[in-house]
Amino acid sequence: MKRRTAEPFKIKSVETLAMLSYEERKQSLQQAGYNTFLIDSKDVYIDLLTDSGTTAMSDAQWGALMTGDEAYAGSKSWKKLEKAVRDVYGYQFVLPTHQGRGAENILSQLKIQKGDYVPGNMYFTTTRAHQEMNGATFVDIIIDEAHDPTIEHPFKGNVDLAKLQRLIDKVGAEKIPYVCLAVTVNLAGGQPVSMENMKEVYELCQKHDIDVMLDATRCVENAFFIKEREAGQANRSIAAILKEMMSYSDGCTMSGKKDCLVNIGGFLAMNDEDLYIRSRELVVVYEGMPSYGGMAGRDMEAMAIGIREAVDDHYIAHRIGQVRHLGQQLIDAGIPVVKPIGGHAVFLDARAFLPHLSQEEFPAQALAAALYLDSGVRSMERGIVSAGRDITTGNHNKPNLELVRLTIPRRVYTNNHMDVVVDSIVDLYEKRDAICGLKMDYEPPTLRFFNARFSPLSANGELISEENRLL
Ligand SMILES: Cc1ncc(COP(=O)(O)O)c(C=O)c1O
Ligand SMILES: N[C@@H](Cc1ccc(O)cc1)C(=O)O
Repeated sequence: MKRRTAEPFKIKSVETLAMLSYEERKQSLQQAGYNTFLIDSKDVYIDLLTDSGTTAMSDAQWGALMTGDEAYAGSKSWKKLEKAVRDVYGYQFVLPTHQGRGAENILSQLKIQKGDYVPGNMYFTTTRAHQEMNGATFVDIIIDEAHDPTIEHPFKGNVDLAKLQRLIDKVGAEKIPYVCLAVTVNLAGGQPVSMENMKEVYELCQKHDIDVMLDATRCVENAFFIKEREAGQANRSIAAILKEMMSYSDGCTMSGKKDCLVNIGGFLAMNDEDLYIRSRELVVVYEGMPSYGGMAGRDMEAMAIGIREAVDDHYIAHRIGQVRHLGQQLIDAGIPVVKPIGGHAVFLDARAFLPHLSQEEFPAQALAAALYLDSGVRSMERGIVSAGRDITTGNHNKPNLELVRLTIPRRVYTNNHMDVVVDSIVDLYEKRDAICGLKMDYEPPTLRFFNARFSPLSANGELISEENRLL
């Protein structure tokens, strides 16, 4: 018999969950314009919208809040955070930011010139927005397998080195200020990059004098996959793997709201002193003093501890194990999901789930809305709506991946919650033909998915026909 494992923590404080009726959920969904971003959290039962800032902090982190040094300049709490980043990630220079996109803003402004190209292993919404706002064109250099949800590949986040080389040959290395390498790759399904690939990308870039800047947001999850899947890594600690990973880069942007186990915060780190000095000049414009950068002293205390807690081998094994607990049950029930199951989320393949809808009928948006209606589980569209429009033609970008993301907050839900999610999705799958598409009634010009509004395309305005009402 395979011995079972449990959460490597016990629960000290609880939060009551909202359990609305079908009619109440229907009303809430209508008010939100069928966009799960616009649903009030008081109306959500299990919130799988994001793993960002939704972490449960440990007792050590809560305790440290009281010790936060709120000095405007030279905070002791900042020194602790700076030391944690240096110790765990290995970069020399660190600047705090209010969250990841604060770091992306500064990096993009300093490194990008109009007409540049920024290659990356698949785009991320905020990262690409900053690159484009500074005049760069994003170029996708991820391996082709990443765009196919059915292909099993251990490191689906890897860079295709031939694609990178082709770009260098075509536009010239001087037009490429840096490669943006995400570990793991959020929009590919939380897929990791191998150590070997990271090293090869770094060597190729060094040859051409191009920097490698990591999007390190979920780097600890990436380290776990390397330990599990890459030859020669099984007996190393997560901390050692992580440090080696970061050594194949010149710096990183970090959204601390994920793998630093906190509710807010981020940083920009690098080894180049000149870039550090110029970044510090911009931090004071956009974020605050270089000794707090948009964070309270107490937040920096919590993050300094979270950075160290995240590299605990038991913590990360449970974290990935819980995502798999959800994913494997869906696979066993024949539900189409992105394979293999990634680090922070399970992604439903909405094209395969709702094959009767065209991509212009926003299948992933409709499926996320239907899931909320069925059970109060909140997920997120990651398809044509998230991909936005092409900046030159103005047409919808049409990604191959039309997905619904079930994102698991860290240390928040038990596996029983995951089982409830499975039941709802399995029920929905049986009634999938009854789910109709959506039309977009309001479209914001940038990052449209956050605030866009929709309505059902059915004649009677129902998302799921009443005779198929689920609960
Ligand atoms: C991969 C990735 N990069 C960057 C960011 C930006 O971070 P933040 O939300 O902290 O601004 C996020 C989340 O938004 C992310 O998932
Ligand atoms: N980074 C967070 C929050 C976020 C969500 C969607 C975005 O497109 C941008 C940011 C996440 O991936 O969940």
